[in-house]
Amino acid sequence: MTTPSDPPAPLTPAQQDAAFRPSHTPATPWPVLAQALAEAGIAAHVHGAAPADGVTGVSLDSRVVRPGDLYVAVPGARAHGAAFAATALEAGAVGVLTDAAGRALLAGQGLADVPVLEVDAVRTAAGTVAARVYGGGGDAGPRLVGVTGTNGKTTTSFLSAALLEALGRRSGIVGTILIRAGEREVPSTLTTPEATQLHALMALMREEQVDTAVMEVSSHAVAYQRIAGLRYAVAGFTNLTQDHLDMHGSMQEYFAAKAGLFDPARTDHAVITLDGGEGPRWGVAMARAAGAPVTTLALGPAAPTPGALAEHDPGLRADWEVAELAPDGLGHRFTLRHAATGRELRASVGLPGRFNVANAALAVLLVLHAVGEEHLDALAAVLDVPAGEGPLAAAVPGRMEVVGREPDAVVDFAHNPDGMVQALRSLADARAAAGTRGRTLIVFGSAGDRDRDKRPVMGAIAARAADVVIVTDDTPHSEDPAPIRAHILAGARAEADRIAREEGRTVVIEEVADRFAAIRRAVELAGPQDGILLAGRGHETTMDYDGELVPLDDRVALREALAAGAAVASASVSGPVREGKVIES
Ligand SMILES: CC(=O)N[C@H]1[C@@H](OP(=O)(O)OP(=O)(O)OC[C@H]2O[C@@H](n3ccc(=O)[nH]c3=O)[C@H](O)[C@@H]2O)O[C@H](CO)[C@@H](O)[C@@H]1O[C@H](C)C(=O)N[C@@H](C)C(=O)N[C@H](CCC(=O)O)C(=O)O
Ligand SMILES: Nc1ncnc2c1ncn2[C@@H]1O[C@H](COP(=O)(O)OP(=O)(O)OP(=O)(O)O)[C@@H](O)[C@H]1O
Repeated sequence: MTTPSDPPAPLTPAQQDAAFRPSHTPATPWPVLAQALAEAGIAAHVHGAAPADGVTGVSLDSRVVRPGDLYVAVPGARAHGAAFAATALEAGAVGVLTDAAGRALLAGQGLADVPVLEVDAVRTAAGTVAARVYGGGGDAGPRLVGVTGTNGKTTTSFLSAALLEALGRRSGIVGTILIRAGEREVPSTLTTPEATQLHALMALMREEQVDTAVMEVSSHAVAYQRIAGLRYAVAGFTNLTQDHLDMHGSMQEYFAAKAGLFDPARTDHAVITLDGGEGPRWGVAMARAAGAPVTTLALGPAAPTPGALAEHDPGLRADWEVAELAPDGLGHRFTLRHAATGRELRASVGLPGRFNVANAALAVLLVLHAVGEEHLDALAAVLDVPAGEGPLAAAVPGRMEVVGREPDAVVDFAHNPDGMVQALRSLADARAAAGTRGRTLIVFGSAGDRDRDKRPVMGAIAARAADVVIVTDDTPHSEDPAPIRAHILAGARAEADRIAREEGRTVVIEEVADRFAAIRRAVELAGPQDGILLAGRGHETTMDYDGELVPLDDRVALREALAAGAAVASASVSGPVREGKVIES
């Protein structure tokens, strides 16, 4: 596959795990770990002699173990972690936390004498033990803000962290794009790391004197107990739409996993967006399901379907609502009104798309609850700024990131049906507001080894909203990419046929397997009045072809294709020159 200039090589899992750890962890005596489990109500059987020097770290993968670690051997979908215990012990692990099946596996490898803490639910116990080893849990800090929902977690987290900084708080971020502890940054592989790593990170954040950390909490993180042993001062919900059904089976189960974050045992306060996503159904249900005290947010004119909340439940009054909305630069100006007091917060968000008003409004309320309502005036002051200024002007890498004009060229992380609808709509809205009329071209694929049902749905959405649909590879992981493209194309073609029949509009559909070639093809087809949306990969810099990592950063590739396209156009066109403007990052 052809590629543009190579991005830096990703960190190995061991390098990344090491980057999460604090510089110093005092040794925790073995009996203290058993005691911590008992205090958390987790029954543990202690086997073997206690390791003499105690435990100085915890890891859930044999490949990242460091000397002095407790190795946590969990039963996995593909293997039991205990099968890798010998490697972990060779790397310096001093004991193993596992279940009965894991202990039997250890015995089968001649490792029956190894110090073992045996529990029933290993992932839950891992959080408790890691909290104790890294000196965390309870009020140890930093203050935690959680964000969950299908779409908008990263954006809401970045905006929340920017707001915290504007209020003079030293912030941290844990999420899909990066992990940041004060000034220290590490690229992420998972949206929410494992419990063992999260507790190490909390210790690192304490070392870095982070006051408040904002953490994206994926449904996987709740289901796999990655957040065990953490406590959130406040947690927010963006929306729920189709995704990850491969893992959760049904929307109801997906909802239940997300709802787990709002358990009062985990979270002190919940902020729930009622009318995000495809309508109020899941937001209203989440506000009812949350056990923690709830503040509700109604998006009003910023909702994907304004008015749907009132239709859904005419008697429902949200605590806060977006009361006014107006275009402001590429983004929007909005007013957030508190129903009980009439207090208003005026704000301007720089990111295009009404859904980014939803993300910004949620970020404001999360930060308000994190810092305390006594800071409302200070918050109001940092929010009320001219367009393009202030904390909510912050760009988020690969989220509606504008990389070129004439043609408008936008890279977005949309990789599920609702994300695509929102991204296409906001591109159209922003272009309409700017008075630009032209065609919409979309380039996208779908990741392998992930929810398959969404593929034809995304194909149909693209055909409905775009004039030119170029289906290409996303990261295929272990799947053959050709059938993935075929699945998307089936949805796109069926919808294009319907559109031709019923509306007389022609949608051009092309298949270009190589993503870089597909990007160049879109640039070749686009005129200066057109808009290109390159969806699905956002900030990602590599594609995984069955274990082979191929470098490709959509933002770099699109900029390079635009620059090359402009050069070709200048050389070959007489008369008005087609001159694409590339926006540097
Ligand atoms: C589907 C999923 O989430 N799987 C998670 C699950 O894997 P698994 O049950 O298949 O584990 P396994 O391969 O059977 O291995 C069992 C155990 O042996 C260990 N092992 C394995 C091999 C070895 O050599 N040594 C070793 O120690 C593994 O670390 C694991 O602890 O348990 C592993 C250990 O906890 C996770 O790393 C793994 O996440 C994988 C990497 C993953 O890609 N997860 C994605 C889907 C994910 O979590 N995504 C969400 C966000 C998605 C979104 O919102 O878009 C996220 O939070 O990132
Ligand atoms: N509030 C929202 N409602 C609907 N779509 C959104 C919203 N916010 C962002 N999106 C769309 O979803 C994409 C991903 O946004 P973002 O990274 O903020 O979400 P996320 O929840 O972190 O996603 P992921 O869990 O997949 O990393 C964006 O590029 C945009 O297309």
